[in-house]
Amino acid sequence: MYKFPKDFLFGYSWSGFQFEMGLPGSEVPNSDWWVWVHDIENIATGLVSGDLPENGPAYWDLYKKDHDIAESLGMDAIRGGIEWARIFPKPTFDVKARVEKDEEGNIVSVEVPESSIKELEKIADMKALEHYREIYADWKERGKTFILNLYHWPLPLWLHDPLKVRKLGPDRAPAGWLDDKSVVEFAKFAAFVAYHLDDLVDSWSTMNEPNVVYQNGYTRPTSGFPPGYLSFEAERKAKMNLIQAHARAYDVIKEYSDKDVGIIYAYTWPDPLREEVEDEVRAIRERELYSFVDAVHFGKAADIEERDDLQGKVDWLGVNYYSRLAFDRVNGHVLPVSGYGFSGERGGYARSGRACSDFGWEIYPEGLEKLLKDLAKRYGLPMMITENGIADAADRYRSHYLVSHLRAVYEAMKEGADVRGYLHWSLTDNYEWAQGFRMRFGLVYVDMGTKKRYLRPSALVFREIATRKEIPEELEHLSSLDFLVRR
Ligand SMILES: OC[C@@H]1[C@@H](O)[C@H](O)[C@@H](O)c2[nH]c(CCc3ccccc3)c[n+]21
Repeated sequence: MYKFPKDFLFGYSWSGFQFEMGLPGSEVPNSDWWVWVHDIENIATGLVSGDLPENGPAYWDLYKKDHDIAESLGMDAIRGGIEWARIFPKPTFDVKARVEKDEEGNIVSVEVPESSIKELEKIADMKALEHYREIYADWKERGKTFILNLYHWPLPLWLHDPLKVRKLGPDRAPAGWLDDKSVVEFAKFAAFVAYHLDDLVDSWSTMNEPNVVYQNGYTRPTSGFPPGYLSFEAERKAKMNLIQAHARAYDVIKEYSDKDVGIIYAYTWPDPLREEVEDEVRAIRERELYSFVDAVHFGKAADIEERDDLQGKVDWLGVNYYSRLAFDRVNGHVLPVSGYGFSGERGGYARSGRACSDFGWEIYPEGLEKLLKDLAKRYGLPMMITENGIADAADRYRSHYLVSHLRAVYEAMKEGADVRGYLHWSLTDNYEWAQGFRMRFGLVYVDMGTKKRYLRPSALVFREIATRKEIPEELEHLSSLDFLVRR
């Protein structure tokens, strides 16, 4: 059997936009993602699914039910969210903060004193804040661990209007992360939430997967992410502002909290298909995948010159892992090869012969073990698996996916990786961004019409492992890759 430490946390992650809405009164219409997925042009062109988040699993109202299910499955930790557009439906630009810039215009310091928090209270939706307190408290009162992540993709419309950016360009529209002001406004939001909710939070995270926000938003226009505005310069600008936003949020949270502050990042395993490209893939991993966290941990990165105002801003690392990125030499250049990793056959197989999810993501647990060992060596930080899961409506592979990836975590920990817990993505089916309800990631199936929850069989496998904090012998066979290859 594979035994985890007795204080190893098992649980799940959720985000506001994807889980909260579903019953009347829970809608948040003033965000960039809301207008984006309701835009008739985006729906007509198939850029987004046409499903709507207001028909989602209704966690805003049914959170007690989900917490009951989570507890029954042996879960002891949740990573949750809070929607910026709910808390501040109106602009916060006029509220004072002490901002310091260096000679290049970099935002090297932001202070949000209590007087500013009091100013923010006058324009905040304090009822929404109170409701978040009820949600978090319901989980904490069960003696559980709660990790609060501040930003998981939607921005308030007053800060980012994606349809205007796409139509008029970022100079003539609220441009979100392309606008330096976003760094300061995010710091105000972070300070406000830390001031009001720190008593319910065990660990903080500033943001989820900033790399997906700037990559899908600015250099992958077919991803269905806002603003769908193709510009490598914009991508760079957004990346730099997200790096600064993380560092300034880290600073202001520390003003109001003595808890750990981390970041949750979209990892993958850049995997050389042949030995001949191994060295180049390692260089790509360091230059591309690791550069954001390098910047806010070491204070410098392959593509970012040294800045001591960015150094030492990560107490723990949230690792989101789903699949690999296979690389080989194509026309002389070492590039990701399609047909593997995130570009396999939906509901079919990758070119490796390995089974894929409904989303077409190759099931590749080996990548998680290699990634965790590499991150442990590079940063030596405490880590949490903050997302790992599979779009699998029929629950064909989820048990194998779960056990094979937990086995990968176990093997990495044996080699010294400091992993504190495993948070599955996710407990229930939810709104999968541009894919809507087509992709079902839940251990628990949700009928979005009735909002009724139903356990998928893999939930019972999860319960066996979480309650015993081990992969028991009678379930070990599920970690074998033999079940995951084309026959
Ligand atoms: O796609 C499943 C989940 C999302 O529902 C989460 O909100 C998001 O944090 C998240 N990230 C990833 C991996 C990176 C990725 C993001 C978007 C699309 C495809 C892959 C997978 N997921």
